[in-house]
Amino acid sequence: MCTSITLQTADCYFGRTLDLTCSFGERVVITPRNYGFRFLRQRPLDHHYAMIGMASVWNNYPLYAEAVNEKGLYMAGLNFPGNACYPESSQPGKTDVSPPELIPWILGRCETAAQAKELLGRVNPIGIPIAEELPLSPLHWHVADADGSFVAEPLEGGMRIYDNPVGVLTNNPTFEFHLTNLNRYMHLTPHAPENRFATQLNLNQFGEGMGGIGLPGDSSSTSRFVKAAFHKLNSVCGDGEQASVSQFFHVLDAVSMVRGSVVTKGGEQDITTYACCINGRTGVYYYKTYENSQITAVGLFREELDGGELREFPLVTEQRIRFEN
Ligand SMILES: C[C@H](CCC(=O)NCCS(=O)(=O)O)[C@H]1CC[C@H]2[C@@H]3[C@H](O)C[C@@H]4C[C@H](O)CC[C@]4(C)[C@H]3C[C@H](O)[C@]12C
Repeated sequence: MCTSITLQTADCYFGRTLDLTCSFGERVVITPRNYGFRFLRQRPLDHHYAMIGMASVWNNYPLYAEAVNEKGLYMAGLNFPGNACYPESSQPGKTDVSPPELIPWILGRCETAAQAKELLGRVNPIGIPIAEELPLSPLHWHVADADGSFVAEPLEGGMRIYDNPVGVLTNNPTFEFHLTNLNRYMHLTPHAPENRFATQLNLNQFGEGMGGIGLPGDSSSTSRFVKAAFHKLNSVCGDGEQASVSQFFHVLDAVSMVRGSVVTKGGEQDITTYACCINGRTGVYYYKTYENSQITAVGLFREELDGGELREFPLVTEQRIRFEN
């Protein structure tokens, strides 16, 4: 399971939790402007916007789970099993891009979410893996910049694009379901609830937080969507970068998975392997891992971006505890 959110404070922040039973060889990867991207069906992209994100590197190719480019455009792939539909053949008037190529293909050439929306609307997410040993993952995508976000879902019948007024994406079912489902929770409030149960009864709040009773607490995709939306949309944040980054991780912590609380059919433990927060303006990628709750950061603009070689930062996974005596 995964949850992707945006959060606007003085700057705009993007990020996600990545929930999985194991690592996918992820590390923070910076792709500089002159790294040559190759695509199955499209012309090479030798010069493009630089990007930073979490990826596994296969044959010197960055397979991004999510990334932000130097213009502050964000894109994340989230599991969408059973719904993601990747046609095996070309579609008239559409551009064939294999799903693992989509993040570089979009972030390499688009400056804004509006441009990305236009391009993604014309993509045929062709169901051909970029290599035999890399089976396709069923995904849908959350794309955002400082002006807003949208969701791209590869459904039967083609790529569907939805504006995302909530700024949250999780997993199944479709985005339209999650939006409709929010109507069920419109009575929730961060404030003290009033007695609307029965006027004949003298009902009173006996503790803080009771306006939110009914907010789902489980780790299912539909529940995480509601919980992340409630926390994000009612979020109050102090001034400055540190306050924003802390607040962002607090929202993600509310939908993080604790080892043992979700066991897959195969008997494996699903956990939040990492959570990240990216400042779209400064290109700083902050992350925590399941084992290491201290925030680690990598800055896009701290690297030479006119080169052609990937820059990889293996994750810092060791817990760092600061003793005070
Ligand atoms: C498993 C990840 C999504 C996590 C998620 O959404 N879990 C939800 C589970 S559930 O629905 O609620 O059950 C996805 C997100 C991005 C994916 C990766 C990226 O697509 C990049 C490559 C693509 C290759 O085809 C496969 C490896 C891979 C490196 C992918 C591995 C894996 O499928 C990732 C890491």
